[in-house]
Amino acid sequence: MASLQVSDLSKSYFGKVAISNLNFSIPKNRITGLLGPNGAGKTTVLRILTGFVQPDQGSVLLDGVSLKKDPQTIKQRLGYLPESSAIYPEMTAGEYLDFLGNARGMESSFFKKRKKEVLDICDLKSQTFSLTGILSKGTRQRLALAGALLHDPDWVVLDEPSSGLDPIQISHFREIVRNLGKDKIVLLSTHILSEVEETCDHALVLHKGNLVADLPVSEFKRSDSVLLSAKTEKETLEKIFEGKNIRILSSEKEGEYSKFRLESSSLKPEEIFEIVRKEPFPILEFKISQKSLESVFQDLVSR
Ligand SMILES: Nc1ncnc2c1ncn2[C@@H]1O[C@H](COP(=O)(O)OP(=O)(O)OP(=O)(O)O)[C@@H](O)[C@H]1O
Repeated sequence: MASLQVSDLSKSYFGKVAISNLNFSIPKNRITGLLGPNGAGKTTVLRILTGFVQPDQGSVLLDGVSLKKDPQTIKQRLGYLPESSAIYPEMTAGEYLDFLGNARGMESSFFKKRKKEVLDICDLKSQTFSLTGILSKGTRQRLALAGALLHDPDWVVLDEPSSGLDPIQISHFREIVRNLGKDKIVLLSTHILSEVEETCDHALVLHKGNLVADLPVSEFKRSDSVLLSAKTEKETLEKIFEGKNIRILSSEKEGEYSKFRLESSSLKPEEIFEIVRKEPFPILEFKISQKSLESVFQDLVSR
């Protein structure tokens, strides 16, 4: 199975560390998110992986082929979608792909086959003859992706692919990326946690140039809390919850009622509900409240 192996990768700019001793591997058939706040080192990693920047130290191997020793082979196998792509507005979508195919010196029958395939993969068939200048931002982004896939790369690097797209365009684009992940190595860089949660299978989390987490997205600590609004006091609830592993994270008086935020590492929300509903006090509201994305990220970087 194709895989990308990164070992001891470091890079400093003018003595300032951008990334430090990164070690990770990315197997095929998996969409990996490279997640981190601004300045975490994501762009530096992408620039190194795509051969635009030389690392100070470390190696990148694609199926055992070294980027340093054989950059040309690796670049031929790479499809890169930068954060913003130059697409000439006076060309049609089809002409744009013709232009790229020519510029890359692609063999004619292979190009024709691939052009059809990428228009299909990126859901652009109906736009082939549309001028790119009149296309929506989401469609232009799919065209840029089609261009990045034209030479049939087996690994694909996407830099902040949803930036500037509206929610419908984002969900359309994500569907295409998820399909790509079925048979390619996909690395998607973003500072948006929900993007990783919704698109990726695995996350590499960067913080200040260090890899602070390398884990399946399903392991993001997203334990949900529960909001309870009831006509009772905090002290009463504390007594009810004694020995039951339910924490009262906050309580706030609202007229006759109080709003409590509850959390349990062992009980499900419905089990907490079973406990409180047996009590005599009236309950106005009981609902699950997802942990904020920011606090999930903080959990990851503070591990
Ligand atoms: N060409 C450069 N010259 C000097 N410093 C740089 C250069 N490129 C990046 N840096 C520094 O390296 C660190 C990592 O930057 P990098 O752009 O890789 O992070 P990032 O996670 O991609 O951030 P962003 O999301 O803001 O692009 C930052 O402190 C940045 O200021």
